[in-house]
Amino acid sequence: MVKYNCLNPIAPIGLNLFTEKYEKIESLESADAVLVRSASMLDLNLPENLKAIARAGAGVNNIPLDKCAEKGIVVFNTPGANANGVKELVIAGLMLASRDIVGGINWVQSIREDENVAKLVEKGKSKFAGKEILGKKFGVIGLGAIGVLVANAAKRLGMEVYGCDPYISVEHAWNLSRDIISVKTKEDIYKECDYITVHVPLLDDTKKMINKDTIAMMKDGVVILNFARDLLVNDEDMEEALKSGKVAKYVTDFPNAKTAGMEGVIAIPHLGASTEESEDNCAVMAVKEIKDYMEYGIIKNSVNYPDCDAGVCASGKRITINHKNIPNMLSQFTGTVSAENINISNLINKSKGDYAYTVLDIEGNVTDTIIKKLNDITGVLKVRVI
Ligand SMILES: NC(=O)c1ccc[n+]([C@@H]2O[C@H](COP(=O)([O-])OP(=O)(O)OC[C@H]3O[C@@H](n4cnc5c(N)ncnc54)[C@H](O)[C@@H]3O)[C@@H](O)[C@H]2O)c1
Ligand SMILES: O=C(O)[C@H](O)COP(=O)(O)O
Repeated sequence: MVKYNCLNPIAPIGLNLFTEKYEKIESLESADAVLVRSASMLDLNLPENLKAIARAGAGVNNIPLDKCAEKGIVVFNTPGANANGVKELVIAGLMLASRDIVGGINWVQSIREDENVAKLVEKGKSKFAGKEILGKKFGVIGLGAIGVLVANAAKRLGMEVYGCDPYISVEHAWNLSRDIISVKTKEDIYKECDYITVHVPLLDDTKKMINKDTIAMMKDGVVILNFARDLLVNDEDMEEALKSGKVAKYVTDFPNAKTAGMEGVIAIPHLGASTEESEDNCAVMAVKEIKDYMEYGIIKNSVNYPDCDAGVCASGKRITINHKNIPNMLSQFTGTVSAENINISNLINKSKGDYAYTVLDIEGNVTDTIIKKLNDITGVLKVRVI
């Protein structure tokens, strides 16, 4: 029986894919697998038994990736599964920043009991007027699953769209409209655009990328949209820029103690992926990833181990080994199995950074001796028999 624990609610359409071989448990302690959305796992004790974590979503900054890799725990995410949900909200954010729609709606509520409400509306509406986005320059930083959809949608709305992503994947480049102006550096976007949106992961080199220096390069009255992570922006610098009018509006899907009540901020309660469709897509992809890994040792969409697909095991006995990416591992694995006079019918080894993964299909019984010897090899992090 494979035990799984959900640290956040996961859509039933995904969980229903688990067969009778899987059991949902309420605690992490004895879990083989974990499904999570944004709950922080950074300070959790990870049980020895834990083999896989699937993030039903994109961002994995709530998961200790290195600590997991070091314990042989494979972490998956669900690339692109919620991208359309985010794209639609970014477009809404663009509109909310262009006229004071939120302020206007709140004002109508404040005068709704007045029998002259219709007249008052016509008299007072100019306070909430704004600009149109047609023909404005729109910069997209990060052209991944979300950035590409956002850039293409903004283009279709009549904006002049600039995109920047030094690491763009071939797949995303194919999906990007040819009408998007590709720029080499973020500085080009900062200097050129009326609206700037960021769609990069939170990493050491993206943290606080929007700060007083980068804001200083921007046009007066720029609008900044952040549907990626709050820590991409230096909040103190943003507050100053909003006060001075340098930044006209900051739209964020990640309000925090500093920005939630800040003047000039349009704060949305992290709704980017909160649509039925995105939640379903993420849940289905996450559960399939867990099942493929638990049942066949297949790794797809991992963020800390290499992707590896050895297909279905024809010989009936499969050993999977999560290990350090260091010399001489394969010869020790094959030597250990051959010493028991067992034939290896299939072998795959893949690596990603400091970590690697090996699948051995063998023709014979997996004895306790083999497993112990494999576990004793320096650099081996987890051994499983499927
Ligand atoms: N608001 C939400 O609900 C929501 C939903 C999904 C994702 N997100 C956030 O959005 C981020 C992006 O999501 P995605 O699905 O598009 O991910 P993705 O991995 O498909 O795209 C990220 C892109 O950023 C690029 N990139 C990385 N570092 C960069 C840099 N320094 N400069 C420019 N580009 C850089 C990568 O090359 C990649 O193309 C996630 O990491 C997550 O933090 C938020
Ligand atoms: O990175 C993500 O996928 C988003 O931030 C969505 O997070 P959520 O699953 O908690 O809505």
